[in-house]
Amino acid sequence: MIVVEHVTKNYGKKTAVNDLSFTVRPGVVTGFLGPNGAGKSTTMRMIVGLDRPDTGSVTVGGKPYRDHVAPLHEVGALLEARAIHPGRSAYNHLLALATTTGIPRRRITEVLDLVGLSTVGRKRAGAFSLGMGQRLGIAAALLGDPDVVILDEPVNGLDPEGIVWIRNLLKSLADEGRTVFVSSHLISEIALVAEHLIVVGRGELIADTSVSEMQRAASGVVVRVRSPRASELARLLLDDGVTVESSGGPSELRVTGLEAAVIGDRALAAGLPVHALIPTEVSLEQAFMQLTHDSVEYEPTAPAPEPAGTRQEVTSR
Ligand SMILES: Nc1ncnc2c1ncn2[C@@H]1O[C@H](COP(=O)(O)OP(=O)(O)OP(=O)(O)O)[C@@H](O)[C@H]1O
Repeated sequence: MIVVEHVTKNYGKKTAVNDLSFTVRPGVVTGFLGPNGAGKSTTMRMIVGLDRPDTGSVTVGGKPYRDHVAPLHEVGALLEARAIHPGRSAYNHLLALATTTGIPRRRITEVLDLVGLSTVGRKRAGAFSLGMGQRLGIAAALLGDPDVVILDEPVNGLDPEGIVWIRNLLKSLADEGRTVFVSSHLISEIALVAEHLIVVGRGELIADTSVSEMQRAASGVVVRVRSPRASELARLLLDDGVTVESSGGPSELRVTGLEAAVIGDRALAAGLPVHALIPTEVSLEQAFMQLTHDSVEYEPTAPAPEPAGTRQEVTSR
C-alpha cells in the first residue's frame, strides 16, 4: 500500500505537487494519470525516496521508503527506462544491481524470463530498442520480488504486442496481492492496463476513481434532442451549467449538462413535443479532457487545427 498524505513539493517558485493525498491499494493495477507537468514523476520520486516532500508524508508498506531495511524487496521502481549503461549487457546490468543489494544470481535469469529478454540477455543494452529497454527497466524493478511496483510511463514505446504483455504482467502482479502503480499522460494507454485511476492536474488531485466509473460519469452528459418546437425547448432548458446549441437543422439541439430523462420531463411538463432524445457516448479521451481541461500546464496559444471527423463533441461547462 502506498499512502500519500497532504504532500506539497516546490522547486523554487514552482509548485510541482500541491497538498496531494491518495492511497494506492494492493490487488489492483492503479493508473496515475495527468497531463504533462502534472506532478506524476515528482510524486513517484517522493514515493521511492529520491525527493523529499516539503510538507506532508509518503509511506510505502506503512513506512517512509528510506526506513525500510531492504527497500528493493519492498519497492521496485522503473523511473528512467534509459538509465542503463549502453555498453553493458542486460544480464550484467541486472547483476550489478543484484550484487550490490544481496539478490541471488538465479533471480536474474528469472526476471529476464519474465520480461521475455532471456534470449538477448547477453547482448549490449545500448543496442536495445525502446521497447526492449522498457522491458529491461521492468526486469530491474522486479529483481527484488517487491510488494510494491512503481512504473513511470511503462507503456511508452511498446508495440501492441508489448502492451498486451505488460497488461498481463501487471495484472498477474496485482493478482498476487502486490500494489501496482503505473503512470501515463495518455488515458488511452492507461485504460488498457489499469483498473483504478488517480488523476492529477497542476500537482493537485482531480479524481480518484475506476476507469469504468469515469467512463460512466462522462457518458450521457451530451444529449441530442429533436423537437418541432426546438427554440422554445432551448429557452426552457437554458440554465446555469447547461449549454444548448442548435445542431444539424432547426429542429435539432445538442444539450450539455442535463440528463436525457430530465430534458424529457421538462419538455412534457411544458407541453412541448420531443421526437428524439439521444444520449451521446463520450470517449474516455473526452472524459479525461473534460476532467483536466482546467489543469493543462502548457496549452497552445492558438488552437491546433482539428483533423476532419475528430471534433470534440463535449462543450465544457
Ligand atoms: N527538478 C526540478 N526543478 C524544477 N522544476 C521541476 C523539477 N522537476 C519537476 N519540475 C516541474 O514540476 C512540475 C511537475 O513535473 P513532473 O515531471 O513531476 O510532471 P509529470 O506529470 O511527470 O509530467 P510528464 O508527463 O511531462 O513527465 C513541472 O512543471 C516541472 O517543470
